[in-house]
Amino acid sequence: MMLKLFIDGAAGTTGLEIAERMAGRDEFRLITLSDADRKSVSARAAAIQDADFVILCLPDAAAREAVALGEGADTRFIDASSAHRVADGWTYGFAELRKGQREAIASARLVSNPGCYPTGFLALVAPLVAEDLLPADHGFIVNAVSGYSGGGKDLIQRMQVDAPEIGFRAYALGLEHKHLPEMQVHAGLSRAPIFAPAVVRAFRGMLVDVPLFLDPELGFADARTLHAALADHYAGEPLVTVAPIDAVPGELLVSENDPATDRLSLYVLPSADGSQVRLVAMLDNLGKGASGAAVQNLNIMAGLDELAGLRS
Ligand SMILES: NC(=O)C1=CN([C@@H]2O[C@H](COP(=O)(O)OP(=O)(O)OC[C@H]3O[C@@H](n4cnc5c(N)ncnc54)[C@H](OP(=O)(O)O)[C@@H]3O)[C@@H](O)[C@H]2O)C=CC1
Ligand SMILES: CC(=O)N[C@@H](CCC(=O)OP(=O)(O)O)C(=O)O
Repeated sequence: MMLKLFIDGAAGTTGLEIAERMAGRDEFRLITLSDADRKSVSARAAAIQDADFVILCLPDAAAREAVALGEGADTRFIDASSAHRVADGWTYGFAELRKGQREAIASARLVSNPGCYPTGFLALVAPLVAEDLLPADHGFIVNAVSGYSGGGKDLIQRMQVDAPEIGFRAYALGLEHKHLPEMQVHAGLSRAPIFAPAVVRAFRGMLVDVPLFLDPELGFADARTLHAALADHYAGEPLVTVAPIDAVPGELLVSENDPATDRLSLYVLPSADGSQVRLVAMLDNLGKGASGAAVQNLNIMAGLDELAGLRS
C-alpha cells in the first residue's frame, strides 16, 4: 500500500531537504500544494486530513496550528519545529538516545524531532548521566557552532545576500535559547546548561563542544570510562560513530561547501593528564539535526528500512 505523505512547509530549508531524501521512494506518494495554496489554512487542513504522515517544517506557531488542523483524523505527525519537544503526549524522535526509544517512535502518532544542537549535546551527555558517569546536577557548558542554514531562509538570505561580510556570529548572548528546556529534560539534568552558540560562514555543519573538569569527588568518571560507555551505548548504530580515544584528531573542520550527511560523529578528547576532557559532537544541522532525522523517524514509524533515503 502506498503511504500518503504531506510536508507542511515544503518550500523551506528543512522541507526541501526532506523532499530530496524522499525522491524515488515509491512506498510514498507526496501530497503537494501549489505556491498559492501552501499557506492556505483550508488547503493545508485538507492535505493534513488526507495524509497518513505529515512532517511539519514550520515555525513553532504554525506547527501547533497544523496539529490542530489534523484533529479527528488518524494522521501521524513528525514535527521538526521546537513546539513539542518537551510536550506531553509527544514521543522524542531520537531513536539512539535510550533503550526502547526506537520502539516508542515506531508506535507513536506524535513524534517530535530533536533540535540540531540538542542532538549533539544529548548524544554526548544523556547516556553518561543515565549511567551516573556524569553528575545530573552539574552546570554543563555547551559551546557550539552551526552552519547558517540552521537559521532557515532568513539567515541564509542574510549570510549570502544582505551581509556577506559576516564570518562568525555569536548569538543567544542573553543566555536564553529555545533549545535549553529540551537539553535539560532529555539529559535528565537538574538545571539548564549555559549555551553559547555561534554561526560560521558555512552553509551546513555543526560542532557541539562540552568541556569538563573530571573531578572524581564531584561524580565525574575518567575519560576512558566515558569513552567506553559511549562506544558501548552506540555499538551497532549505523548513523552514530564514536571515534577511538587514542586517535585524537588535530582539528575538526566545518567547511563552506561540505556535502550533506545524516551521520553523527562523537569524540572524547582528554587532556594529557586526564584531568579535563572535551566531549564533541559533529553533525550536519540539516542531516541528523533536522531533515535526515525526520526521514529516519518516518521510516521507523512506517516500519520501513530505517536508513532508506538517508545520506551516509
Ligand atoms: N534549518 C535547520 O537546520 C533546522 C530547522 N529546524 C526547524 O524546522 C522548522 C523549519 O525550519 P527551516 O526549514 O529552517 O525554516 P525556513 O524559514 O527555511 O522554512 C520555513 C517554511 O515554512 C513556511 N511557513 C511559515 N509559516 C507558514 C504557515 N503558516 N503555513 C505554511 N507554511 C509556512 C515558510 O514560508 P516562506 O517560504 O513564505 O517564508 C518557509 O517556507 C523550524 O521550526 C526550525 O526551527 C530544526 C532543526 C534544524
Ligand atoms: C543557526 C541557528 O540560528 N540555529 C537555530 C536553531 C536551528 C534548529 O535546530 O532548529 P530548531 O530550533 O527547530 O531545533 C537557532 O539557534 O535558533
